[in-house]
Amino acid sequence: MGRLGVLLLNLGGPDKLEDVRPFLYNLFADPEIIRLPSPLLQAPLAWLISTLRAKKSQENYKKIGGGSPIRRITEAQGQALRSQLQQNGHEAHVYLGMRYWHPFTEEAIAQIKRDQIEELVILPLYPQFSISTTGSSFRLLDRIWKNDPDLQKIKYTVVPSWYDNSGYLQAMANLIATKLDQVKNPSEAYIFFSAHGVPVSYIEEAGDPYQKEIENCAALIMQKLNRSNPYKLAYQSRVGPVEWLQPYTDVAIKELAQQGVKELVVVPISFVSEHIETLEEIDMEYREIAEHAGIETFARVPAPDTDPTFIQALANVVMKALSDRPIAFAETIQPQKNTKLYPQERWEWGMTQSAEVWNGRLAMLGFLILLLELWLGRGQIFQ
Ligand SMILES: C=CC1=C(C)c2cc3[nH]c(cc4nc(cc5[nH]c(cc1n2)c(C)c5CCC(=O)O)C(CCC(=O)O)=C4C)c(C)c3C=C
Ligand SMILES: [Fe+2]
Ligand SMILES: [Fe+2]
Repeated sequence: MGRLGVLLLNLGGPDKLEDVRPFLYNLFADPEIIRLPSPLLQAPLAWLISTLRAKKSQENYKKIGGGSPIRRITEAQGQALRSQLQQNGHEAHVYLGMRYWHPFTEEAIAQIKRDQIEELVILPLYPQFSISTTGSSFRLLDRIWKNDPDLQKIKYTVVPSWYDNSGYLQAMANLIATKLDQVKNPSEAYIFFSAHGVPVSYIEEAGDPYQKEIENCAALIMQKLNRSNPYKLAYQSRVGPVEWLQPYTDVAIKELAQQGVKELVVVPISFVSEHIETLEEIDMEYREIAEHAGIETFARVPAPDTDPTFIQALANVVMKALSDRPIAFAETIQPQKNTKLYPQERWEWGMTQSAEVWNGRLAMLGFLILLLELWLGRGQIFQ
């Protein structure tokens, strides 16, 4: 085997408050997050949304210490993975490639070239595949690869998703069991999986397997847990005015409270590290909603971070990828052609000229509404 590298992919997050707006700009400039009828609209809209959202987002990052812990935790995961692979007989360099903030994917690729890596496993730190996360990073890498003959010499493989890996499921089950045993009625508490949401159009129009993978993942974790507690799956972190996957986490919490549920053990399921959506959204926003609704126990299961069972699972995923047939970027799921990842998903997506014209007009109208929002300073949209 030649010089081995493992490239860990993640979303990234602002290290400090000044980073929030440019980080949000990078995120909303990605057509895998919002795709408009004309690519020319992408940059101005990204500027507008990031400007509108920055203040609220900064307030949230302030509440968790002034920045995201995602870089620090992902670096620790990388180091732990490197030692685990070493213990399993594999000398590997581990790199971090973030999609929207430092260390950017491009920085990781430059280092991989300097280190003259010959064999590379590309492992997204998202257990389930979504075109908005893993898909977006793969498309970026595909573009970089196509333009670089040196990279084309590297024997690489990607891991599209690994939510069904037995070690990962065991790590999640262990973390849940530990939390469950700390509540008043461990056998009755409701296990509440909160997954990151995506717009419904990703699933219905673009063919994103995310919802299926999340549903399977929650069921498999429950099997591993092997307890008879009831469980529920809901979706958090909705952004903007379009319809996202339901049930929404806040609504589901209130419904369970109305049914008389008193104890919730909350499991963040689409993330493997603590970040703003666990530390602020779940621990602060949803906890407050739950308490107001009459839930007495709101016990949050920690993200796996550097949990040893989890790190061993990542090492197993890497080793399996090395022995399996290599998978190229082009073989992974890509949004179907002509899919517009923005509101009005019932529209006739760009299939006819008139639909294109109307899509353009609707986008312009949306743009004007956003400008009005900015001008009025009400900031109701994209909060
Ligand atoms: C607007 C669309 C968004 C989609 C679709 C989306 C999908 C998605 N995101 C994650 C994981 C993370 N998201 C993070 C931050 C973040 N994501 C969005 C928007 C979408 N995400 C925004 C606007 C932000 C910034 C934070 C905010 O202002 O709310 C992060 C980083 C968090 C941090 O600590 O900095 C992660 C990780 C998943 C798994 C996912 C779909 C499956
Ligand atoms: Fe996100
Ligand atoms: Fe989010």
